[in-house]
Amino acid sequence: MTTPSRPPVIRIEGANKTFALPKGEQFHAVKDVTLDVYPGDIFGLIGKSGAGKSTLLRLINLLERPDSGTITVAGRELTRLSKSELRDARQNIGMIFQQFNLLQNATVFDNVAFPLKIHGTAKGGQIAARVGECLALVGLSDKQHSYPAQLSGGQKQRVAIARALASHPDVLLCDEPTSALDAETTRALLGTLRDINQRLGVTIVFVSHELSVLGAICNRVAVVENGAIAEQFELADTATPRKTALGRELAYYGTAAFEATAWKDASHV
Ligand SMILES: Nc1ncnc2c1ncn2[C@@H]1O[C@H](COP(=O)(O)OP(=O)(O)OP(=O)(O)O)[C@@H](O)[C@H]1O
Repeated sequence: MTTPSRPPVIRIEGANKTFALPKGEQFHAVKDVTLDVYPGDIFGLIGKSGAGKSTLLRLINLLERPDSGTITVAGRELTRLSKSELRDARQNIGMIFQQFNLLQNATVFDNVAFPLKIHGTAKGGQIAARVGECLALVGLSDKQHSYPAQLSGGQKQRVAIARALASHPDVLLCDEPTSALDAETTRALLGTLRDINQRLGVTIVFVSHELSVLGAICNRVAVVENGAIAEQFELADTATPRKTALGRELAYYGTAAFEATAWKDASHV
């Protein structure tokens, strides 16, 4: 739940991002965005295609560096850090993507171990133990010797989640992680993410254009329009009038009627 009396775990302040287009023109993709995400939130970013959701998400771990403004995660202002300090700070921010982005020629075990080996602080035994924990968390303990090509889409995304969690991050960024999955697999994956949020306290920022996906998992949502935040609200606050069409459409998912049925048959890991 959002706890505004506590400091935010993610603070975006006055962020702008412009892309250079081929003919020398500029495209202003993120416009003066200020946003706080609190510890334990599952925070949704929703908006039409091209609204700027992914760019805004990628600002949080500086995959895209803002032209102006600051990004602070867990008290560290990322926009001030040196390259090596940023590499270190990114250990605290996991990320998963629509297309899974797994190493195809590596086993499930090696995919999950990869960030730990790259960072170089953990020893072989520690790495094996952590990979085992993370695969257990996502229900894939029996797949550690498989290769990505031998897995279903849902299983590949679970490997990506395990890899993202390997370094004990406080924050998990999710960029349309269910868009390539069918409805049943989506539901199970959302159950896993919800479980990770509740059991480990990992704060999640989730980009999607699907109302049903964000409605099922988020406690707080921001609507992105033309690179700016058009409104943000607690999903369960259905009393305060919404300003945007997407905000109004999301209202059903905050109702007790939806909450009563949403997770009834979900097969969580
Ligand atoms: N590297 C880039 N160079 C130029 N323009 C870009 C670049 N990345 C994104 N854009 C533009 O910025 C805008 C926002 O893109 P972004 O991917 O953030 O939108 P989105 O809301 O996530 O859309 P979608 O739901 O379709 O993924 C789009 O118009 C896109 O074309």
